[in-house]
Order: sequence, then structure tokens, then C-alpha cells
Amino acid sequence: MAQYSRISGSVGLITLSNPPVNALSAAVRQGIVDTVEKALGDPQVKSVVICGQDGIFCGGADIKEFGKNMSGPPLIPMIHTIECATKPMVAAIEGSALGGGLELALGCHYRIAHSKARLGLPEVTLGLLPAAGGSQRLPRLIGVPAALDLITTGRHVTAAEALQLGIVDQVTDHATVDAAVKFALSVAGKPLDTRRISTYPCPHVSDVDALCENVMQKVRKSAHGAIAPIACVQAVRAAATLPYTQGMEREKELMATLYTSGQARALQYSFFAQRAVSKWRIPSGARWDTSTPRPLHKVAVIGLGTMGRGITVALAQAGLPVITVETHEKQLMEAKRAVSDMLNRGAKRRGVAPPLDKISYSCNLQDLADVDLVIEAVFEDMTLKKKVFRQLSAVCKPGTLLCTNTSGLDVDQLASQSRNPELVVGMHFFAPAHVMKLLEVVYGPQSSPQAVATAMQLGKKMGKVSVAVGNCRGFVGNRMLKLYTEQASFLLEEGATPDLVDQAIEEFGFPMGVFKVSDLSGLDVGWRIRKEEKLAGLSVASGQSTRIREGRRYSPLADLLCEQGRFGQKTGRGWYQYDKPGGRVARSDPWLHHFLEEYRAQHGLVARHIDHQEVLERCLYAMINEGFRILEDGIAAGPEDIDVIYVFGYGWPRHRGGPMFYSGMVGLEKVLERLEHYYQAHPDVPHLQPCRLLRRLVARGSPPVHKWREVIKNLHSQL
Ligand SMILES: CCC/C=C/C(=O)SCCNC(=O)CCNC(=O)[C@H](O)C(C)(C)COP(=O)([O-])OP(=O)([O-])OC[C@H]1O[C@@H](n2cnc3c(N)ncnc32)[C@H](O)[C@@H]1OP(=O)([O-])[O-]
Repeated sequence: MAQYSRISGSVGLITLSNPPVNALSAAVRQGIVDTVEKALGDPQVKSVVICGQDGIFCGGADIKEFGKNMSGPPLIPMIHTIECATKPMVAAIEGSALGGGLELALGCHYRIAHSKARLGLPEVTLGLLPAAGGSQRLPRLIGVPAALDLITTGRHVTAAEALQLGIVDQVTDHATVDAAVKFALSVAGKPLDTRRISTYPCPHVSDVDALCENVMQKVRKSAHGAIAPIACVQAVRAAATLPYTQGMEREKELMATLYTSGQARALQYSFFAQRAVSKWRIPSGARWDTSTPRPLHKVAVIGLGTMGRGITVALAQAGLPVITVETHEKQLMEAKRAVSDMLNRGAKRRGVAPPLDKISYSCNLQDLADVDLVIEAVFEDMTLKKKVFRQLSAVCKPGTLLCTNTSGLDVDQLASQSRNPELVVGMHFFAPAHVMKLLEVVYGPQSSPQAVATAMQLGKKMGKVSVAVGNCRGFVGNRMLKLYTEQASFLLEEGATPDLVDQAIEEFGFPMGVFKVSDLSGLDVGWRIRKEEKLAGLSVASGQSTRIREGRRYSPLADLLCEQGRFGQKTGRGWYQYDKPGGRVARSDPWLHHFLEEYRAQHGLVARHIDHQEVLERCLYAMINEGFRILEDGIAAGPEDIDVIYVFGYGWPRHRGGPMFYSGMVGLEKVLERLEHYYQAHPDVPHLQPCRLLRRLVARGSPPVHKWREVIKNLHSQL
């Protein structure tokens, strides 16, 4: 898995060959060891170039090998041999040099990169650190502050930045291997003593302890409990304070703790889950590799509220011509200003020209006659959306795909308003739509494979992680979220405070607790929906108990706050208080605590002590139980789909994999036992009753998450 040849008379060329990313599998490492030995032993060879096949240098260690018994030659001595070689070793970097790939290049004496190449040490995103000498060589090469930045964030840098930082010696726009061979010929026979990075002293930093402490604090704040970024800081600090060999010992020690950690397993699972969801398949049998997306030359967005604006920005940034439609000129012009501002800001940040000319603005639906796809983003109101769909059906050319951006309305009902229901899908974006990575693509029973494929591909083009999900109330994300927020409210009734619940959730790793999120997005949004559903407001049947709806426990707390005008941040009061309307810093509110006490007294509820464990179990296990129901119903194809939705759309801490993966980590028996316990304590909450799939999995000995699909398939075949 590494080929060897001699070119230009005296250059040994080693080509890594392990498609698709030339990962350093055991066979590749063995190949490198063998070919390096060959090159060094060949008297005709005066210098050596290492490159990768098919335009990519190397995507790093083979992640599939992690967690298995190690075989083949280890990376560290292999890289050490390269660095100690007495013939110049030159890395020719095309495509990517990531993780172990960059560490291999850092072992070489010179690095030549193509201008389009990306380099980085992304191990931290997999719960690891660059433990093939990367944490010790990079700071010696580019200094401690820059190395801390790259290693703790895992960000990829462009070839231009790599050159500026001193990671590469030369950047070329032409054939990289040719440039590297030319370079190798020019350095043949030259002394190499100054080219071995491990022998460099780490560039001096005036107060390395203060610097590392400062970075450590930042990392702790942003890591939300992830341990790898912290180990990365410790490893770089070792490079700055210890001789190389001792630094390598420290790197090894730190890696040993990370390598077997649950967080590393979760992050590696998440890496593969993110890729697995792009290989979608739906119950009709349609799938990603047999469905051809429609080419999109021009698309449209209807409704330029917050969501429509974000979607428009994301489409324009993806390079698509967009026509946008609003009902009135004044709103249209307001939206145009806002969209242009967003595009200008984004372009400034990325150092590119704003794609303002991609967008045209109109108040006339007739202008959509020639578009290939429309994203309807009008107000979340079924009657209005139906009307828009009927109009679109009449205006658009045959074959136009009609997509609705809804967070939970019935996509099939909308499809029924169209002449071509097979061309209708939901595209559930998350606010702000030009920032948030997640897109739920909602298919109905009639959606054609082409419609699903086109929406999935459009999402990818917009830089989203797209997940195909079936149509049901709330789809996957919001359907599960409902159970989570419902439990949080019940906990308040039983004695908790918003502060306590949020603290438990934030300590678990969510960036924001459930009540802070509710204040941020506005309590009035859910209130309006509940009023429409006749769960709240004047339409609630008289004589109906305040705390029961449709025979189940209901918490009216959020409705009561709304009745008081407490909509959250926008009104300066919600579950918390803020210094002014629009304020961002949540402070505990004595009024709210008093209100809760009065509420409990009025309903004969006695506050009891609730600890963090109960908060997590009630909120998370209720949500997980619903996740199992979603799998049972076939709304999500597998646990990976649910987990990706939660990690990319709902702030689930990535180092915990996602709710379904997490349930496996906790132990399915334990989740089942706790749900049974809580259901017994709260028989008026049917959602706490453990679902069939969970029971089935436990009965099958709780198989690991990648084996669940088998059990789900059997369950479906028995229905
Ligand atoms: C020992 C300690 C020191 C070293 C530690 C490390 O190096 S840790 C590693 C540090 N390195 C990283 O973290 C880099 C991780 N990789 C990436 O960031 C991207 O894959 C990319 C930028 C290399 C290419 O992006 P792109 O959009 O062109 O392509 P794509 O992303 O769709 O992937 C295509 C296929 O390749 C697969 N695959 C990819 N990488 C690996 C791998 N290392 N291994 C195995 N497989 C890998 C991927 O699953 C997918 O498989 P599928 O679904 O077709 O069966």
C-alpha cells in the first residue's frame, strides 16, 4: 500500500496508496517502512519524495483501526526513521495532510504543498491528540501560540496559511510531485542537521505558564466537558517546557488516557455517523446511490422573515442564483437590506466578494415561472402555506420542486395542494439558517427519489449536514425535543427551578440549558402553536383541568408566563430576568421562584428535592425513549440519523455522540430500568413508558449501536 519507483535518475518516489484518503492503515505503514528502507538502501537514490495517490497526500491514521488490536508497524518509530534519514526526505502535499498525515510530513525534512491543499491536526475532534510526535514537533516548528491554536481547535489551514506559519517550505500551483522532485534534486547532498524538527528548541515564549493557563481557561469554557482539548494544551506545554524525548513520553501518557475514553469512542462514532447519513435510503426503496438529483439553475425563496433571509444568504453563498419574493415592497426592501448586510459581513469575514448579484427581489409570484426549486418560508401557518402551495403549483413550470421550510407541519397535507405531490419535500432549516449546519429533509410517501436526492444535494451544496427523515409531527428533532422540554416543566412543578435544571443540562455539555434556550427563542412561539392545537388559551374546553390535556399530564407553566407577557429575552423577562428587553445575560428571577411556589400551592403540589441526576434522567431518557419510537416508526433510518440531528441542530455535546449513542454508553438496561421507574411514579405521562424497541434491544443483550439496524429490520418485518 505504498508504491516505490525511482525517477529523474536519483529521486526515490514513495506513493501512499489507500483510497479514498490514503489513511495510514497497518498495510500502508508497513508499505512506508519497506519503501523507505528500499530508498535509503539504494545507492542511486540521493533524495526521496513521499506523496499520496489520487491527489490526496494523507487523511491521517485509519480511524477504523482505532479500538481494535494494533497490528503493523507503529507510527512514531516510522516517522523517527524518516527524520533520521541521511538523504533529504520531501513531502509532496496535495489535497489534505491531516493528523498522522501531517505528522508524517513533519518527520520529513522539507514540505512542498499545492496551493489548494489543506493541512491540520484534527485529532482533537476525534477525542485524541496528535500523538505521533505532532504535539511535540509542531510547536518547535511554528511556535507555541500558533501550535496551541491549531492543535486545540483541530482547524485545517490553507497552503497559504501553512506557508506563512512555516509549516511548509514552498507552495506550488502546478504539479506538486514534479515540484517536489525538482526540489528534492536541488537539496540532494545538502546537510540535514538543521532540518530535523525534533532537534529544534521550542521558540521562546516569555511566560509559557501564563499562556498555557490562558488557553486552558478558554478551552475549558468552549469544550463543555470534552477532555481532549485539555490534553492537547498539556501536550503542547510539555513541548515548550521539556526536552523532546520527555515531551514524547508526556504525549504518550496523555494519549493513553484519551485513546480508550468513552469520549473518543463517541467522537469517532460521530465522524462516521456524519458520513453515514449522506448515504440515505427511504422506505420506498429509493437510495442515495440510485437516485439522480435534478440540476438546479435557479431557485426561489418565498417569505423573507428571519428564516427566509438566512436561507437566501446560504443559497447565494453556495453560488446559486436566487429569486426572493415578499408580499409588500416595504418588507421586501427591509429584507433586501438585511440580506445584503448579512452577505457583506460574511464576505468580509471570509475575505471574498459578497455574492449580492446572485439575488433578485420581487413582490410578484409570477416571477417564479422558470425556477427549478422553490423554498417556501412563509409564516408557520398551515392555511397560509397551503394557499402558497396552490399558487406555486399554478405558476411554476412543470417539474419544479416545491420545498417547505417548516419546523413540524404536515408535509403530506401541503403536498396534497400541489399538482405534483411527488415533487414536494420539507426542508427544515435551523435558525440562523445561514449558520446552523443541520437540515432535515422531510419526505412523504409520495415524494419521488429525485425530489429527495435534489434536496439532499442542495443541502450539501449549502454546506449543511442533511438528514433524510420521514414525515410526522415535529419530524425527528422537534418530536424528541418536545419530550425533553415537557419533562423540564414537570420538574419545575415538582420542586426544581429553571436554574437547577439548566445547570444540570449545561454540566452535561449542552451549551445552554432548556430554559435559557426557551428564553432565547421566545416563549410566544410555542404558545401560539399550543393555542392552535387547543392546548392553551381561550379554546381550551371549559371544565378542563389546567394540568391535564387529552387524558395526559400537561404543564401550563409556559402558557402562564406568556399570559404575563414574559416571552423571554425579547421582553426582558421569561424563565429568567434580563437587564432590558433584548438583554442576553440570564439572571435568576426571585419573581419566578415565588410564582412557582404559588403555583404549586394552588395545585396542591409539594416541592421535593430534585438532584442533577434526576434532571438528566427525566429529560434525556424521555427524549431517548422517543428516539427509539422514531426508529420503530421508521421515521429515521438508523440511530446515526437521530444522533447527527441532535449534534448538529440541538447542541447535544459531540463528545457524547448523540442521544442514541449515549443510551448505549449508559447501558440500555439502565435506561430501561429508569424509564420503568419514572413511568411507575408518573403513570399520567405515557411517554415515559419504555417503548418496544428498547425492550427488544435489551432482550437481545443490548447490542452495540451499529447492530441496532438489524433488530429494527426484524421488528419492522414482524409488523
Ligand atoms: C495514532 C495517533 C496519531 C494520529 C491520529 C490521526 O491521524 S487521527 C485521524 C486524523 N485525520 C482526520 O481527522 C481526517 C478525517 N478525514 C477528513 O477530514 C476528510 O475525510 C477528508 C478532508 C480527508 C476528505 O474529505 P472528503 O469530503 O473528500 O471525504 P469524506 O470525509 O466523505 O471521506 C471519504 C471516505 O473516507 C473515509 N475516511 C476519511 N478519513 C479517514 C480516516 N482518517 N480513516 C479512515 N477512513 C477515513 C470516510 O469515512 C469516508 O468513507 P466512506 O463514507 O466513503 O466509506
